[in-house]
Amino acid sequence: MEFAAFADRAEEIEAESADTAITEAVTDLFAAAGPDLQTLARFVQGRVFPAYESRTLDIGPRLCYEAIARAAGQNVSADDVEGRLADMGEIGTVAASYDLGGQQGLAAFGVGGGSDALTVAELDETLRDLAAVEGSGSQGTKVDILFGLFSRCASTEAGYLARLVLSEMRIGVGEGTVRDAIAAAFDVPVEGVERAIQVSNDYGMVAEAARDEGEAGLNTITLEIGRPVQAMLAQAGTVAGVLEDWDRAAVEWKYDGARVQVHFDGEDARLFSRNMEEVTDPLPEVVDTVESTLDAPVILDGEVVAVDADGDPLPFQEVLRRFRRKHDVAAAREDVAVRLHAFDCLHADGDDLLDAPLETRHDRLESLFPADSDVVSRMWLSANPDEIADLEGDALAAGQEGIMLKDPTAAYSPGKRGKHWRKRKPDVETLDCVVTGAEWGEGRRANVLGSFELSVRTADGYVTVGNVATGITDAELDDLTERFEPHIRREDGRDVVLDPAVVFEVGYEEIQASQSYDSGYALRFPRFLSVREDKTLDDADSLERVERLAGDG
Ligand SMILES: Nc1ncnc2c1ncn2[C@@H]1O[C@H](COP(=O)(O)OP(=O)(O)OP(=O)(O)O)[C@@H](O)[C@H]1O
Repeated sequence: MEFAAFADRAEEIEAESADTAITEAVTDLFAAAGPDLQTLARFVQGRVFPAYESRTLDIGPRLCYEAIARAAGQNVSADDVEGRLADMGEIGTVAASYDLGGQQGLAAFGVGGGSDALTVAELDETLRDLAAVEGSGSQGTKVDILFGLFSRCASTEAGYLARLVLSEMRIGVGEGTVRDAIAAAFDVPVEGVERAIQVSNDYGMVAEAARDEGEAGLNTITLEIGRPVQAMLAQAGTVAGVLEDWDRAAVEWKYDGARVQVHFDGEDARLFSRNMEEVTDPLPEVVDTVESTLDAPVILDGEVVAVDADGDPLPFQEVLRRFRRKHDVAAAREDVAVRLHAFDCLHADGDDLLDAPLETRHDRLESLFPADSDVVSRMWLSANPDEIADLEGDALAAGQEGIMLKDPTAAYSPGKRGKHWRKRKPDVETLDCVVTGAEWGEGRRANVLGSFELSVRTADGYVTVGNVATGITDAELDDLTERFEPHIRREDGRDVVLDPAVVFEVGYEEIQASQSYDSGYALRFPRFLSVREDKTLDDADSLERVERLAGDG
């Protein structure tokens, strides 16, 4: 296909506003693409290389302006191009506004000229050659190559060429459009296309497999070591919510770091960030850990955390700083060490595990590392909210962000922010409640108060909102018992009525309307955080605030 034909189609697509019409136009383009299918599937999205490749054209705007200026003729400078850009606002319109085609000097650069029309295939090849140019003088060579290309472009072509090289295609074709167009053009299920894209991140390859081998071809696209997979993502969630949905939850610490995908081919490890950028060089200690421990090929998912000299976690910005560090990695490594916490295993020694349940994948992960290794993130299975709250307390005490709650039976869904993974960060809102009652413990703990009634203020007293027993250590219970004993007004069996005297700060998952308490509301999964020594009863929270937090105020 000639690049001019592609440019015309791109212009038509850009003029469309209805999604269905855009998808139809892209479908037609793909159906008629012939040998250019792979390239067109990338060009429509403004890409020369697949999303997973770290290769780029490395053409800055200024370099592009220079090439346009040279193709536009002797009287035009890069500054003039930039000036027009300021007026017109978009580089494609600027490039299209000059008369670039058929300029002098083409022969000198050996890029054809005259009636020799630029094809999509030739453009793709030339841009790949351009990306490979490096070393001293590379910028000049790149301008020469670009100048050669612009010089062969008529107005519309020049516009889309400029947009392509600056990654500013923006003709309204998103990833979903390309997916739907591949499915429609080659009569394959959308889900199959989506899955193949999530696993490979290569739209061109997926389009070709769909056309040449149909659904069966899509199914053969699987993981490949060295080609990052889109990361599975999480929704915000609550313990109550997951225990309603699943028999048991897999609980893991939510590490406060940055996502990393480890690809190890049996000899060398490569690391990719959540955006699929390669971050192997900035993280040599992670590479060392993997290469020195593993012997078979694997793909792992995990989090990299920055730690201080004592091994305590540092804020995640420190990891990002390491990610960006291209030079002086050794010096950066001395300032901030990083540690890998692997929490999933997508491939091990020839076995693709994406469809295996999390529990199985985690077992496989554990089998890869020695039992005493701190690389594997621990996973607990629990259906007990108190136990889960304790795990969250441990995670927070260790300086991490909270916990992840995962469905232990679920497959790994690349690129999906589904219900199978939920993140629970500590409550943003806490309540300061007055303690108005308590309950004696049982058995060995019969002489110690074990649970406390929580109330909030009203105009003429207090109304209850819940009971808290979670998040309090045995030592704290002993102290609290001593503190409350002078305030006991009445006892009835294990139940104790207390004079209001102490304010507890409590966390909770949500506030629900409920007839169980006088306030008409109940805190779900309240957790003791602290005694607010600094607050008097008048400073405690009011029913009005509870109504507001519940969304009724
Ligand atoms: N044990 C763990 N399992 C999964 N993800 C974890 C774990 N520990 C830390 N994480 C991090 O938590 C993130 C999960 O939340 P989400 O999928 O919403 O990503 P996010 O958009 O980067 O959100 P956030 O800002 O909350 O990290 C993962 O991307 C990962 O970086």
